[in-house]
Formats: sequence, structure tokens, C-alpha cells
Amino acid sequence: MRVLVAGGAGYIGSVVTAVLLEGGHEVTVLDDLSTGHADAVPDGARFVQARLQESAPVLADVRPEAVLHFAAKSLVGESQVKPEIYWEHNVGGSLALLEAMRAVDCRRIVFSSTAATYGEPEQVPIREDASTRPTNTYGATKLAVDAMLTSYAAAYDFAAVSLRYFNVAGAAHGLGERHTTETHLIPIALQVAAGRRESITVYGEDYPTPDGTCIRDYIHVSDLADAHLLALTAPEPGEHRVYNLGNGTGFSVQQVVDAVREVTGHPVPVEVGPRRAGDPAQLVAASDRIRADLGWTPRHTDLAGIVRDAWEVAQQRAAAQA
Ligand SMILES: NC(=O)c1ccc[n+]([C@@H]2O[C@H](COP(=O)([O-])OP(=O)(O)OC[C@H]3O[C@@H](n4cnc5c(N)ncnc54)[C@H](O)[C@@H]3O)[C@@H](O)[C@H]2O)c1
Ligand SMILES: O=c1ccn([C@@H]2O[C@H](COP(=O)(O)OP(=O)(O)O[C@H]3O[C@H](CO)[C@H](O)[C@H](O)[C@H]3O)[C@@H](O)[C@H]2O)c(=O)[nH]1
Repeated sequence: MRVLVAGGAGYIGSVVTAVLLEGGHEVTVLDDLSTGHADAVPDGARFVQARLQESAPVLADVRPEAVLHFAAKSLVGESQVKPEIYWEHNVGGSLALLEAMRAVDCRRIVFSSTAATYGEPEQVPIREDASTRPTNTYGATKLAVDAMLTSYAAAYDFAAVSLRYFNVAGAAHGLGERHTTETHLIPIALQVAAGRRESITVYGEDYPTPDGTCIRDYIHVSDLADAHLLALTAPEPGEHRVYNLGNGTGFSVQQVVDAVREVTGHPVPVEVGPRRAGDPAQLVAASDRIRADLGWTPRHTDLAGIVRDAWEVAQQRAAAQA
């Protein structure tokens, strides 16, 4: 299939691009490099540096049969203080992309949605029919794009899938998390283990969880890539499907830090800080719907394995830079 990957120079998009190429697909990556890296675009993919907002000429040239849409701003804290960036890139950019697709009669899309669309959960594990009350602008913009896809499917026969990722982690194809502003737990803990940060601050240990720290559902980026390939061809024209993607098991911040110590063999000094605003105590996915509909099964559910893959790729990159 001829596929356009928007955001393919970022962490998740670059891994999925590598998997698409491996599967024999023809891939063009569109990315403005605002948080991505040109050298993360796998060999074999064509790369066009462009913003979503100016994607029309790129689609007119590429004429893709399907679009995988990862391009977004995704820092929750930033979204609270600079919301205009989130509405412009995530919502304005996505609208421009959908219009560019319509102009070339491309109606198949898989979109990176998020657990943040649900907000504070009423029930854990979280199912797709749970209420969606995002507690931050980032989640609100992603939910707006989900709604956009529902209406494009109804009005214009788009075949769309929103994949609501929980906490994506791990590495594959030599590609791992590489955010200039890193806020995610596992890469920060690995930077401490590597001696690149002195300590990690655990945001709160007074949550109503067994060890007092927050529980999250860490999904390996390779399992996420599998889901994208399945989702690419699943919906019929006129259908917008929404699937949660998590491995269904929660791990606490403390368990993650312990896994990082065990895998790396290095100390990880911890400081306990206050809770981070907007962090729910527990986010765990019920992913039964995608398992039942598409036969998706996560293969990398072991926390130590997820941490090990991320550590190995981070070490390789550090060695290459030295
Ligand atoms: N990492 C996670 O745990 C997680 C969880 C839920 C959802 N998501 C979503 O998955 C997607 C990928 O996340 P990631 O962690 O790989 O982030 P990332 O920042 O590494 O990748 C996003 C890419 O999009 C590009 N981009 C941003 N705005 C753009 C624009 N207007 N036009 C063109 N390119 C643009 C960036 O340069 C970057 O390469 C995002 O949509 C994110 O919201 C991520
Ligand atoms: O230095 C840190 C970083 C994180 N944490 C904790 O570790 C857990 C995981 O935090 P991350 O920042 O790694 O991930 P989030 O759960 O906040 O965010 C993820 O889930 C969100 C939905 O709520 C969005 O989808 C977002 O894109 C995705 O990365 C949280 O309890 C957080 O408080 C720390 O204690 N210290």
C-alpha cells in the first residue's frame, strides 16, 4: 500500500514506518521536525519536511491510499499554559490533513488518540464506552479530532480508526524515545541510570494504590505498531472505530523505577515530590475490543523486557554520539 505517515520522524511514527517498510509498503513521511528528528526516518522511506497545515501539495504529489497520523504536540503541561499551540497543530493541523486527503480521494486513516481523552476514570480498567472528560487541553484536542473523524466517516465515507494509546514505551528497530523535552517516566529513569541526570522525582506517593505511587499501563511500541497494521485495513468506508491500546496490566511508578534498577544494574536515586497536577491515580486499559475485532495480542507485556529494549537503544545512541 502507498502510505503517508504524518509525524514519522517522531518516536512512535518512526517505529511504525520501519514496520511498514518491512511489510513491503511504500512510505512517505511528512513531518515538520518540531519535535522529531530527520535521522529517525528509516532508510527506504521518502521524507518531506512540512507542517500538517500545509500538507495539501504533499498529498497531491504522493496520492496515498492511506494515512497514519501521528503528528501532534503532546506535552500535557505545555498544553495547559500554551493551549493555542495544541488547538492549532492538533486540531487545525488534523483538519487540514483530512481536507488534503479528501482532495485526493484518500479516505483511509489511522489516528493516534490517547488515554487522556477519558480524563479521571470512573472505572478501571477503562473501556471505550467510558465517558470522555479530558482534564487537560492536550486530551481535549485529541478528543476533538476523534469527533472530526466520526463526522468525516459519516459525511464523506472515510474509513477511520482512532487508537487510544495508554503509556507507550520500549524501543524497536534501533528507534526509541528521544524527546528534547522529556516528561515520560521510563526515559527519565533511564537517563538517571545512565548518569545523565542525578535523580528522578516521583510525583506523589500518597495515592490510593498499594505502594502509594501512580499506576499506568505500559505498552510496547512494537505491539502498538502491530495494531496500526491491523487497523489500516479494518474499517469499511463510513466507519470510525475507536480502540484502546494497552497491555491491560498496571505497574506503579515504584515498580518501574525498580525495573530500571534491575535491568540496568545502576542505582536510580529517587526524590519524592508533590503530585503532578492532573495525574489520575490509575490508568489501565481494557483492550478487549481490538483483541476481539482485529485479533490483536500484545507480545511484549513484561515490564523488564520493555525497559530493557528502551535501555539498549538509548545506550546504542549514546555510544554513537560519543
Ligand atoms: N508517547 C506516548 O506515550 C503517547 C501516548 C498517547 C498518544 N500519543 C500520541 O502518539 C503520537 C506520537 O507520539 P510520539 O511520542 O511519537 O511523539 P513525537 O513528538 O516523538 O512525534 C510527533 C511527531 O509529529 C511531528 N509534528 C508535530 N506537529 C506537527 C505538525 N503540525 N505538522 C507536521 N509534523 C508535526 C513532530 O515533529 C514529531 O516528529 C502523538 O500524536 C501523541 O499525541 C503518544
Ligand atoms: O519524572 C517523572 C515522570 C513521571 N512520573 C510519573 O510516572 C507516571 C507516568 O508518567 P508519564 O509522564 O510517563 O506518562 P503519563 O501517564 O502522564 O502520560 C501518558 O498518558 C497520558 C494520558 O493520561 C497521555 O496520553 C500521554 O501522552 C502519555 O504519555 C505518572 O504517574 C507520573 O506522575 C514521575 O513520577 N516522575
